Amino acid sequence: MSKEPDRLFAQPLGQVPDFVFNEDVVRVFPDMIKRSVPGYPTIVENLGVLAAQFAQPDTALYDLGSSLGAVTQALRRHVRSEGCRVIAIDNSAAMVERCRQYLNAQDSMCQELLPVEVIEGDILALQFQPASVVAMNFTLQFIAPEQRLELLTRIRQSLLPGGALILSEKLRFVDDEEHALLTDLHVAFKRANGYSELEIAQKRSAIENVMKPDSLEEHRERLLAAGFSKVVPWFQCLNFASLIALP
Ligand SMILES: Nc1ncnc2c1ncn2[C@@H]1O[C@H](C[S@+](CC[C@H]([NH3+])C(=O)[O-])CC(=O)[O-])[C@@H](O)[C@H]1O
Ligand SMILES: O=C(O)C(=O)Cc1ccccc1
Repeated sequence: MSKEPDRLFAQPLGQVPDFVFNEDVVRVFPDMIKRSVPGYPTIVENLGVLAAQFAQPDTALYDLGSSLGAVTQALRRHVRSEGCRVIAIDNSAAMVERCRQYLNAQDSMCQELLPVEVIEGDILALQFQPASVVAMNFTLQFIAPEQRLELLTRIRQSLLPGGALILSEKLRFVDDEEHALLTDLHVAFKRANGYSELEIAQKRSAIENVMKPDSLEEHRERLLAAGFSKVVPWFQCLNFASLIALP
């Protein structure tokens, strides 16, 4: 894994451009996500543990918005069901290229890993195959809000009985005081991880037009509207949470 520290927003940028998953972000992404998302390493590793409980033989496991393949690697460390294959998809060419390199490195270090297909493409255009596990780790928040229900409905239709969607997201909160408190605490988390006030402010401007968090209530209602029968939060750290949605 690249050890390059995230300094993308350290210098004053004047007009801050919208955040894009380009080569510059790819270079620092492991550092950026670990220092920006409280609980990220715990979520990724345990996503593998959870997935192993839902994975069924001879089915697909999806990693939607795979970035550098951290979730795919966790699935390959934990899932032991026969005949499973992982399908990782991301629409950033830079992410996909580096993801393939990391997965090749994982292949050369461990034998008998689940086969993986890494697709450069849009999740919204994906033809889903019958799946036992669908992981969306911090990806739905980048999908246009008006497209989210249709996407979740298609995921629900691809899920086999006994399978699960595992959905991790940054949350907003309906209660203003709760929202302000957890947002302030997230800023404190970033500061404690070495980000300056300028870096925090410029990153906030960069993501505000491209990343639109929902509340837990919105997630629950939309998942039920998409046909899921049960929504169970299994992790929350500050304003970041992960849910299990059952078909
Ligand atoms: N329509 C789309 N189609 C495909 N990919 C998309 C789309 N929109 C955004 N992406 C991709 O979704 C990923 C979101 S990052 C996921 C982290 C990863 N899951 C991790 O556990 O390390 C989350 C974050 O950076 O906060 C990026 O790689 C985008 O290119
Ligand atoms: O940095 C933030 O404030 C976030 O909400 C998380 C994040 C992490 C990586 C890329 C974009 C957003």
